[in-house]
This record gives sequence, C-alpha cells and structure tokens, in this order.
Amino acid sequence: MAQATHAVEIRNLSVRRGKRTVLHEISLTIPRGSITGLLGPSGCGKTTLMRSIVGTQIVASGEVTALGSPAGSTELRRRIGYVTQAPSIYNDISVRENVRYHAALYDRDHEATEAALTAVGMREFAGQRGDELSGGQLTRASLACALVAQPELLILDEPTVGLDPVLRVDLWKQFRELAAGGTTLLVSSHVMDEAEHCDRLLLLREGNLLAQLSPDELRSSTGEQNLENAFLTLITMGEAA
Ligand SMILES: Nc1ncnc2c1ncn2[C@@H]1O[C@H](COP(=O)(O)OP(=O)(O)OP(=O)(O)O)[C@@H](O)[C@H]1O
Repeated sequence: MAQATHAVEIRNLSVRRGKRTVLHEISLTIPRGSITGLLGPSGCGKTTLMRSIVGTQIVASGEVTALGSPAGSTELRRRIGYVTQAPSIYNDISVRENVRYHAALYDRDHEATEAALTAVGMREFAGQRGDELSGGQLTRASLACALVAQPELLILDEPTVGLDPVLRVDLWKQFRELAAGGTTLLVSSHVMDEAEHCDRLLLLREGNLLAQLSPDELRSSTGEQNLENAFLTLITMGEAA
C-alpha cells in the first residue's frame, strides 16, 4: 500500500455542533512518526477536531484524510486508536482482562497485553476490577486497551489529566518511544507545559487554528521562552494584525 506523506491531512474543515460553528475552515497536516500536541483552552474544539479525524463527527464541509484514506473509512478502524476523555473500561472484569479482550480483538498475544500494562504503569493494579480504580488509573487502563492494538495513529484526548507528575513524565517517555517506533501520536492538552514534549504543535482557539509549528518556532516567532506566554503573545499578535 502506498504510504501517504502525512498521517493526517485536513483541508478547509468546518464543523457545526448545535447551532454554532465550532471549527472554522481548518487546514493542517500531521507528519508520520511524530508527536503532535493539540493545544488550546477548554471548549476551543480539540475533541471535535479529534472526532473529525477518527470519523465519528459529522462535518459541515472540508476534507479529512487519515493514513491515506478518508476519515471514517472501514479500513481505518484497526489502524487508528482513540482514547476519549471518558474511560471505556468494563467495570465487572479486571484491568488485565479488559486489555486481553482488546488484544484478542486485534489478534495480539499475551506478551502484548503485559507490555501495554507495563507501558502505562498498571501491572500492579492489573488484577483490580474496573469499578475499583481511581480516575487516573481508569485513564491509564483505557490507554493500555488502545496501546495493545498497536495502532499506526494514536489519538489521545487529554491523557495526562489527573495524573501525578511522575506518571506524566513516564507516559510522555512512553509516547516518545512509540513515535520513535513509527507510531503517529496526536495528544490534546489544555496546559501549555505539555507542549514541550511535542515535535509539533497545533494551537487552537475558539475553533480557529492559530498556528502549526514546533515549540522552538513558537518561541522564536514570539520572542517568548515560556510556551504559555508565547501562546498568549501569538493570540495578541493575531488580534493586532
Ligand atoms: N453535543 C454538543 N452539542 C452542541 N455543542 C457542543 C456539543 N459538544 C461540544 N459542543 C461545543 O463545541 C465546542 C467545542 O467543544 P470541544 O469538546 O471540541 O472542545 P475541547 O477543546 O475539547 O474542550 P475541553 O478541553 O473542555 O474538552 C464547545 O463550545 C462546546 O460547547
């Protein structure tokens, strides 16, 4: 199969939710084998953009291509992993059984199950049932279910919310290893300090894409070293233009 240059290509995407247009004419690309951070304040449209890539969002206009096929194509189902903000774990079976179930769906073996549990730091809690987990543990268990499928494109909606700083660092290391192995990651966050871990940033505000650039480019284009301040400066520069 021909490899598309980019993992994701979006042209002029507009989305309406309810009576409002929540994404306005967005065009972007996401390179393969990299970590792209989707950053912006709460409600700016991050989840809507992710849903558009996964193919679960009705779009008003525009084109969304993932791994060379139109978003939502049947053949993409096994190739894209999506972890939403609402953890999707069966409560009445253990974490390990949840991950094994996903492994079986994707023809992965026992080793893949254990590797996914280790990757998210859940080996210790693998015997606990879904209804015996904390919020952060639920998030990590959901992530393990997505990881075990070994998708080419992994889309993670705020995966580090509620995690302690040590675990956050571990997870970002894990994301980096996945990217080094060729996986493309799109990771959303509303806190700019996560931006530092990303190769590229998509900066979203009120449904508009303000910029797609690297953390270093964001610093040099705004003259701000701190990424939070750089984002604010970019907004001010946009408003003044
Ligand atoms: N089902 C819905 N019907 C109507 N409007 C919606 C619906 N879901 C979300 N919206 C609106 O769409 C906009 C974008 O929401 P979205 O969930 O994509 O933002 P977000 O950046 O992911 O936010 P957060 O960081 O809080 O999760 C928001 O203004 C939200 O109020």
